[in-house]
Amino acid sequence: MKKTVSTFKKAKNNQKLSMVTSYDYSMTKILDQAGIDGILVGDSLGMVALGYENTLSVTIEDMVHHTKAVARGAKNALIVSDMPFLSYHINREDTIKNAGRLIQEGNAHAVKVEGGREILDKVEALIKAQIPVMGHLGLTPQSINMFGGFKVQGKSKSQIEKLIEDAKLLEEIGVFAIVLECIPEKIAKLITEKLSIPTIGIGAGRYCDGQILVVNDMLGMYSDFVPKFVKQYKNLKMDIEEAIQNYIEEINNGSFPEEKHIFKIDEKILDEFE
Ligand SMILES: Nc1nc(=O)c2c([nH]1)NC[C@@H]1CN(c3ccc(C(=O)N[C@@H](CCC(=O)O)C(=O)O)cc3)CN21
Ligand SMILES: CC(C)C(=O)C(=O)O
Ligand SMILES: [Mg+2]
Repeated sequence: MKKTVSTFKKAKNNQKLSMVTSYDYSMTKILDQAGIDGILVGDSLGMVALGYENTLSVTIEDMVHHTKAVARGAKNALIVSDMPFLSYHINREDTIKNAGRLIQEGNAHAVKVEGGREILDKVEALIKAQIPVMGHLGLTPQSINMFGGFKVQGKSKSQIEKLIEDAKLLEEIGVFAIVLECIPEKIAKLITEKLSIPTIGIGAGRYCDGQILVVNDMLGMYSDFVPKFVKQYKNLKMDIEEAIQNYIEEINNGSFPEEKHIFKIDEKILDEFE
């Protein structure tokens, strides 16, 4: 069944929402056919697909390019595209233009932005332009230089107060869901109970309305770091290594390619060349 922003809103208190990230067409097709509710074209693609140290180098061009590829692979999943660093901070006009590209060229259904009160007027502008917005609070990786690293958020009284206030503000302005990243489980539970829109957790515990993981993390294909909240459902790194080593060996010992992998030519035509 086709998933929409309304499907997400209706899921609150009814069913859990499943999301993963994706950055390309082939992976997206697999995720979509497996029945995932939502796919995020995360700016984590900067780290996972492009090899940067953090997400700050990702551009709107990168996001449009990868969003197009992902959208071509999905029939049913809701496609959400991350707005990259500084693409929604300067003014409302640029914010709408940038998000508009993710929707119009990239074919995303919605965009995601990091932050609360600081960006509230930009979120409002997007929603007025009929672009559905997903919020993102807690460990917002685009703020890495303010946080001093990828650190768990929402541990102090003032941080918790700001989280709750931001979540409420985002809900009031009209976002359809909020990602809660790397905060204590009990704080995520508190926020989830205070909201009538769904929360999607990553490192935010068991009481969120849904979960999201970086697909390469859960499949064991990314090993620069493995955060505590990741569950590896497969170790594809090992499987891929093994497959590639077999391939190399078979090329070297002549057992690949075999008869069934080759194309034939009519012997009469061949005779003219011999
Ligand atoms: N591959 C990948 N997976 C992610 O989940 C992810 C990205 N990339 N890139 C963007 C952000 C960065 N994220 C991160 C990165 C590192 C930690 C991490 O190492 N956290 C420590 C906790 C540190 C503390 O105690 O404060 C951990 O042990 O999990 C967490 C989230 C989540 N996002
Ligand atoms: C980890 C998720 C929530 C994200 O923002 C990303 O993948 O960029
Ligand atoms: Mg992101």
